[in-house]
Amino acid sequence: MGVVGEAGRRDAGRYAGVTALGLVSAALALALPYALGHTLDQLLRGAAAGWWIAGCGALVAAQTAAAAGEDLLAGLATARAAATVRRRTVRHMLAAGPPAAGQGTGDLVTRVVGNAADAAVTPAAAAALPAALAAPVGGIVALGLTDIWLAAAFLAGAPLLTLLVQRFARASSDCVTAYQNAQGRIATLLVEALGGARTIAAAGSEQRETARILGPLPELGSHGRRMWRVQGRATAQAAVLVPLLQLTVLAVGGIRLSAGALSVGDLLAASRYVLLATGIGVVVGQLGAVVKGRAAAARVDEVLAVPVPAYGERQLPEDGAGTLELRGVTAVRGAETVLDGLDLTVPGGSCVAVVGRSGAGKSVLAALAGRLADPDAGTVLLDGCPLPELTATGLRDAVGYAFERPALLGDTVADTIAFGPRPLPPDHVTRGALAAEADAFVRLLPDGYATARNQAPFSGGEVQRLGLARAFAHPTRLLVLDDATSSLDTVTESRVAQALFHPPTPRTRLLTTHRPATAARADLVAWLDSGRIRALAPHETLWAIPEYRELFGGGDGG
Ligand SMILES: Nc1ncnc2c1ncn2[C@@H]1O[C@H](COP(=O)(O)OP(=O)(O)OP(=O)(O)O)[C@@H](O)[C@H]1O
Repeated sequence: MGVVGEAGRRDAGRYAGVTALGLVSAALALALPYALGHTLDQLLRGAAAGWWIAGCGALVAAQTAAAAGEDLLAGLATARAAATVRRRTVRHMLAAGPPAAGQGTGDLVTRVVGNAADAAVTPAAAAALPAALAAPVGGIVALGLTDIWLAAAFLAGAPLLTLLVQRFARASSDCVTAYQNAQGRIATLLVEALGGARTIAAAGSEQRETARILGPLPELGSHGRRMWRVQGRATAQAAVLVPLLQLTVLAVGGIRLSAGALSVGDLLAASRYVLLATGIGVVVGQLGAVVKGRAAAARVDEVLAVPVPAYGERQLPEDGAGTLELRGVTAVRGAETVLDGLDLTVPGGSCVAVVGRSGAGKSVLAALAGRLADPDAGTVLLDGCPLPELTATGLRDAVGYAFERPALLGDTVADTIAFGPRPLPPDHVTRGALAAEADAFVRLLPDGYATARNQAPFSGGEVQRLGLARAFAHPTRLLVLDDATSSLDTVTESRVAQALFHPPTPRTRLLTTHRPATAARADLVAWLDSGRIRALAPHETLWAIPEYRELFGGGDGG
């Protein structure tokens, strides 16, 4: 059962209410023609009809109240379903980790924002369907009860109506799915372009980019037009068919009236029953919502099908030194085996720099070290515990990260630095900022650490320093830095190096770098080559190897 089905089950009471009120409203709508017909006959007969007139008024009021109640309940249940679907999808997306290559951010946003809302309509539309069907079916039965010839006249044309509904559901389902997929592709291209807006402006390629983003537009347009054509054809056919059916029934009714088989009131009632019987528009509308919602729900369920890493129950040993082991680790990205049975032990409390040519797999290794991704084979252990056996908070309390381009999250600058699995005392925040050489520029902001994060423009180096401050502020036993000092000028970097290479409290550090000076400061260098660790030794030792020197452009060794 998809997430929409689950949301529907959780709010079963409300949806049952929608069905019940819908059926009550349909029953009252069916009772009204009889009451009107009978009232007319009474009046024509000159009999007292006061109570009947009052009854008709009461029926109209009750039906209006039931229909309003149905709409209100459906609206409330739909809003709750949309909230549930969005909450679950967002939680799942973030828990699943970084999206795989090819999974566009824009497309994911479309699924959570647009498709979730369309999908959430489905249970209410489905709950309203019995009532939408009850009115036409009841109308036919009532026609039959009034006079069997009236029902026979209607049923002669009914197969055409059924065919119309079936064809509409089938044809619109295909184009709705294709339309939503094309929408997702446009959103992906747009998000990508907004991320690279500076590059686009610098390259002067706004027009070409606009054309690229709107590339799927003709396809979107053609699916959209097909959707409207299907809808329009169904409406037009219904518009011809429905009055024809009404006229046929009324003509038969007229003949039966002149033969004395029907009263004038019966004919009035029949004219309203036939209207209810041909309530195809309502059914088509409800079906349209269900079809669109099902297609949208399928796109939401695809997001939820992405596996989320499972966590265990284990806690790390209290006195662990932070020893990191990668045993026989293989990582496949796309068609490429990036890490191929790699073994590496980072001794507790030491600092190991991972070096290798660009694309060697340093970032992939860094991601595996703190379980931002799981290896395709092999095991990663921290203080002897395989990472998947740790609890989620235990793992995040133990491993900190700093990235080349960190995302700044949280409301204020202090929140950005404190961003983590649990609240962080303010002195930790300032200590982290001091260690990352961020304290001075943060204090120059209008409200210092309390400055709203989105009010403060930061340079690339400042963003990196805030990312480092976050990593330093959290007392994790393992710190993974993925090219996290690449944008710092050399003076700042050598100051930050103090905190990095001589931490006030012992912690294990794994850092990826392209800089020989950084590699030289680490206790050991892990040289990544062809998916494995080619050597694990101090920088000075490795420097004797010409191929190693070539990694750094054959420089002077830092
Ligand atoms: N999600 C992904 N999907 C497909 N391929 C990927 C993915 N992530 C990484 N790769 C590929 O894996 C290889 C290793 O990438 P990685 O980012 O780890 O290299 P790196 O050594 O850190 O490079 P650099 O020094 O340039 O940052 C590259 O060929 C990259 O294209």
